[in-house]
Amino acid sequence: MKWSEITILTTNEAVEPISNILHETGASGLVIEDPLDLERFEGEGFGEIVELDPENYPDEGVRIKAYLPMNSFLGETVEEIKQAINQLLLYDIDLGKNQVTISEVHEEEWASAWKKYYKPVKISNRITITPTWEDYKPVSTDELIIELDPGMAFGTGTHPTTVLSIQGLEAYIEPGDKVIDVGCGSGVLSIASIKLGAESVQAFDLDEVAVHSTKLNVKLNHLQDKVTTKQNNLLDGVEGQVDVIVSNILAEIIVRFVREAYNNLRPGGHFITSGIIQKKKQSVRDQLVEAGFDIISVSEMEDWVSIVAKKPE
Ligand SMILES: C[S@@+](CC[C@H](N)C(=O)[O-])C[C@H]1O[C@@H](n2cnc3c(N)ncnc32)[C@H](O)[C@@H]1O
Repeated sequence: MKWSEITILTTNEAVEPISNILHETGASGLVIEDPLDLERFEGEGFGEIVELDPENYPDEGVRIKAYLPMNSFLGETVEEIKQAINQLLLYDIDLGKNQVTISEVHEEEWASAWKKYYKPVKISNRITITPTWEDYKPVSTDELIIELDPGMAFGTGTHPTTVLSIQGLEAYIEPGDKVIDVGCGSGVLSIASIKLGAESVQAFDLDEVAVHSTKLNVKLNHLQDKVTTKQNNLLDGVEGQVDVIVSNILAEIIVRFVREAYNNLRPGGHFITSGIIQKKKQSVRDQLVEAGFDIISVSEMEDWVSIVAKKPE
């Protein structure tokens, strides 16, 4: 079968909304090529080193690649994608060069192409994420391994926003904690929470592909009795209080549910937020404080920010 590879040259900030647009139009096998990420992995000494070819990876932004079947709707679908991307400008999302290119590929090529970049990566002091197809042996006895099949959901676990979230979980999860993961994607943060000692996680995502992907990864890591996964909009209808809420979602979405997060946390509980682009840091901070939270840490990686807020005792 012949496929069409669509490549979008954009910014870090636009990766998640563009990925969502591509999912919605039925594109498969999303690959995110971020030269900054590849450089970062090079220094870490884990897995196979990805060689950067400066010709292929000029420092001009992030490339998102996805694959569409070659059929008579292709032209229309590409137009739909372009229009939906341009609509993001209305939400003040920087699209960078916003170049869209199309080329033809064969199925076998892309199946191996998108797996090439996913290697075992040490994400935090204790956690290493390894794709299911790699046979990875832990280097030390206290290393915690998360097996991940990123499939179509965001993401491979190595995006800076996910890394910051995992570092937050590592700092604030206490043994026996109850956790909620809002926007679970591939389920990586839910799995990390349990590996770090949490007793249970409620994982929610609006996207049914993400719900499916979380269920799959939870099963791969044998944690079905500890993680429940449900399709849900943010914290709508969620009752009870937990010790930790983690959410790696865009700033615009976090500010929509800070009050619910406050209500769903026990006094002294932590709200670990991530996915916040630098320029929106202050507005998220302000909303958290307005809802009654104390800000206890702010961490940054590349253009991304994670804020950890605590509900007073
Ligand atoms: C940036 S991804 C994070 C995925 C994963 N937690 C991680 O850290 O890699 C954000 C996720 O939030 C989900 N999402 C976006 N809006 C949502 C909403 N209103 N309610 C629930 N989930 C939402 C998206 O479908 C996506 O899976």
